[in-house]
Amino acid sequence: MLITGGTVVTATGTHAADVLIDGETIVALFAPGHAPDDAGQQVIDATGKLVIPGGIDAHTHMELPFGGTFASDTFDTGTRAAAFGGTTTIIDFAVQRYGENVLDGLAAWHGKADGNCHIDYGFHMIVGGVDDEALKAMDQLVDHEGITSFKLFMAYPGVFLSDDGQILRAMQKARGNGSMIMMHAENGPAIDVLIRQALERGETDPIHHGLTRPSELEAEATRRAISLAKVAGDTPLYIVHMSASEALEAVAAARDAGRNVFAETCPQYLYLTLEDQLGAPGFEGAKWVCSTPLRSRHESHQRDLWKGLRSNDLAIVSTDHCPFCFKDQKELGLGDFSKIPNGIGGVEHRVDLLYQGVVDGKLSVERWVETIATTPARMFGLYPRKGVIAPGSDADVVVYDPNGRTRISVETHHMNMDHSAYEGYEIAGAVDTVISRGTVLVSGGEYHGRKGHGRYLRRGLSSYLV
Ligand SMILES: NC(=O)NCCC(=O)O
Ligand SMILES: [Zn+2]
Ligand SMILES: [Zn+2]
Repeated sequence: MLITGGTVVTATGTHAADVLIDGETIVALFAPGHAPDDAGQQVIDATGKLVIPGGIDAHTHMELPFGGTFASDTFDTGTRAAAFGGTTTIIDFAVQRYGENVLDGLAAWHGKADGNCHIDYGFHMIVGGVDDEALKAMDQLVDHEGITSFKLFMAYPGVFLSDDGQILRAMQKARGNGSMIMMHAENGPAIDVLIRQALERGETDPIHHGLTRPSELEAEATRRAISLAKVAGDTPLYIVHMSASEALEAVAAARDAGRNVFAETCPQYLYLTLEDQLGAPGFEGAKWVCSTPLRSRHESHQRDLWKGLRSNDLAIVSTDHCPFCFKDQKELGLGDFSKIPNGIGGVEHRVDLLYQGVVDGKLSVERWVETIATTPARMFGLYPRKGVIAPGSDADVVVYDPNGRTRISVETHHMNMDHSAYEGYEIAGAVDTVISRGTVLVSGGEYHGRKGHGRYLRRGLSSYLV
């Protein structure tokens, strides 16, 4: 396959080149028009378009059990939707809950994903119950299962929360085996007090989900996680779904001190707000209940997050894709916001929404590629197999049309959700062709992929550490 006439964009530069793919692999880049005459039985004309590495969404939750229901995308529907949006790899979260066995949890997630994915996938492991057995299993996952990152929670007491002692022990284990700790940084016990008090006052609408999770409690947990990682011997620490300026400040300070501290944000925190979405009339705001929550438009969070993306204090944009339908799922919290399942779906829109940042002059085109593909690959042990257009890399390629237009709507999206968090958003730019390991999955809006094409990725250790 030869992709001709396009502008290849990588994290380090932009240049006109023709890309030659043999089987599943990129084998050569040629100056435009200089590929051998017999190269490429299949030619894709990318004239006027950008040729970028396939997107890597490092934070998704297909079929996650939460609040008495399950995230509404399966590995089948969710990875197909991801492909439509230019994402060719996801890293989802296998789950161990308190009292369960880590390896059983992993086996259960393989059972959900195996044979059902349209794009390649890996797993992080959520460790919801840190004990001697779980700590031993962490070594096994790193050594034998290709899982080199572990998510812990400072929120959700009684469900996923680890106390500081458990966190420290898991961080010490990660320091020993070279893996990364991912942290849901919110002070859950304090938040639970605020939730109880709000409900006692009769404050039951979705906006109170945000008001009972103040940014200071995200910042406090972020600072605590950074301290614990230091005590554990500078364990690599990655703060997930960052939404608050004060938390970002803490990460920036740690990074300035030379620490292995990293963070991601998500499109919802860059575009949506507490007042405009979570505060929508009646129960409508339930569509945007997620944790960390959307922040106030009267504060500086969005401006600071965009700045953090430019300065690399925010290294990655993931979606935290965790969709729930409004009907019957979000509605579980009618009359009590604390029972609304937490999560927003967006795996299909991340590449487009971040391209809007390029159009708006907030990110360079190279930084766009870096935050949506290259750094996720480096951070989570997939580079250079994924995340770059270079000879020897998997042929995961997106042809992106900077002159196209994308209108986001529940009418046209492919996620299994009965609403869109970004309904009516218009983006100047559009995914044109999506290739996964040399197979065209999407072209001209038509789907050519198949369930089962996606393979499990055994990941190595991060190559992003300082
Ligand atoms: N973020 C969210 O609201 N739901 C998914 C679970 C998590 O990432 O904490
Ligand atoms: Zn989380
Ligand atoms: Zn998540």
